[in-house]
Amino acid sequence: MSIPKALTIAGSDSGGGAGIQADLKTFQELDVFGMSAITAITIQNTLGVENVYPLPPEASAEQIRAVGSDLGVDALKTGMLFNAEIIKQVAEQISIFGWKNVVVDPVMIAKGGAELLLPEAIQAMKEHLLPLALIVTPNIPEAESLSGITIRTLEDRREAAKRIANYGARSVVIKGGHGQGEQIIDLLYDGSSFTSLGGRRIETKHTHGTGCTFSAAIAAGLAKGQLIEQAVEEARAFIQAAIEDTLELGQGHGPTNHWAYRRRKERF
Ligand SMILES: Nc1ncnc2c1ncn2[C@@H]1O[C@H](COP(=O)(O)OP(=O)(O)OP(=O)(O)O)[C@@H](O)[C@H]1O
Ligand SMILES: Cc1ncc(CO)c(N)n1
Repeated sequence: MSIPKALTIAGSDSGGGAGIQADLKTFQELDVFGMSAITAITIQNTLGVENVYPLPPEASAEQIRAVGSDLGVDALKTGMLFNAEIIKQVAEQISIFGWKNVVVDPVMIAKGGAELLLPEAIQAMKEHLLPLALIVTPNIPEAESLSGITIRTLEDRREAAKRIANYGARSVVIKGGHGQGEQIIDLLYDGSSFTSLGGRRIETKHTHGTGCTFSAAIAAGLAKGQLIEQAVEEARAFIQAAIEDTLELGQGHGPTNHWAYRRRKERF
């Protein structure tokens, strides 16, 4: 039996709720062997990001090369990449290996306002990384920044998704966590049609790392051979359970519950 393998290229969150740590927990819970390339170390807990130490860009490239040349990668996701040089090195490695199951989570700003991507690196993301993406998963502010349009209505979201796809991403999900209303809509655009994936908006402050967990779950699905829509649907179910079965950890915005999805499935 061959074991599905997924790689996360992202920043470390010492608090364990987002970044590399959230990604590896998600891979594990979805029965995928997880590997990592760390781009930066954040000093972080549920109260926020205290400091960021980016690693030299070559460190990202070397980690990717080490795992790619030995273990192999069925799918990967990118998260916090911090600067343009890291983006370029990561994109170069993805191109060299010719990986196609690429999920780009264009992480820009943490919930408390800390910069996880320097503003001058947004152009590098559009130019070098989006063309390699099978799917890109911006939240609403990230979609505004990538598309250049202000998003108020569902129609604006559709227009933003089309513009982001124009950079070369095969499909786009604009996540609805930052929207309004009782229902959350994650809008999937596959290059020709739109699918709205919904769920009940849960009233909670414990949503640290939701975006990381969601994109990692998509990568896990792709690693197991799922099609894009199926992987996005399962990722939504995973994050919905992880937010609903809250852990109430920390004094600020706590992490989500990575055990919840498997535990629910085992119960039924
Ligand atoms: N309160 C909520 N209730 C239900 N689902 C939610 C809630 N908040 C976020 N989600 C879901 O979590 C996923 C991530 O969405 P969100 O827009 O919060 O991403 P993000 O802003 O990138 O997250 P992060 O906090 O990691 O930066 C989406 O699938 C979204 O629908
Ligand atoms: C390392 C890291 N990546 C991503 C996010 C966004 O949730 C975060 N807070 N920290």
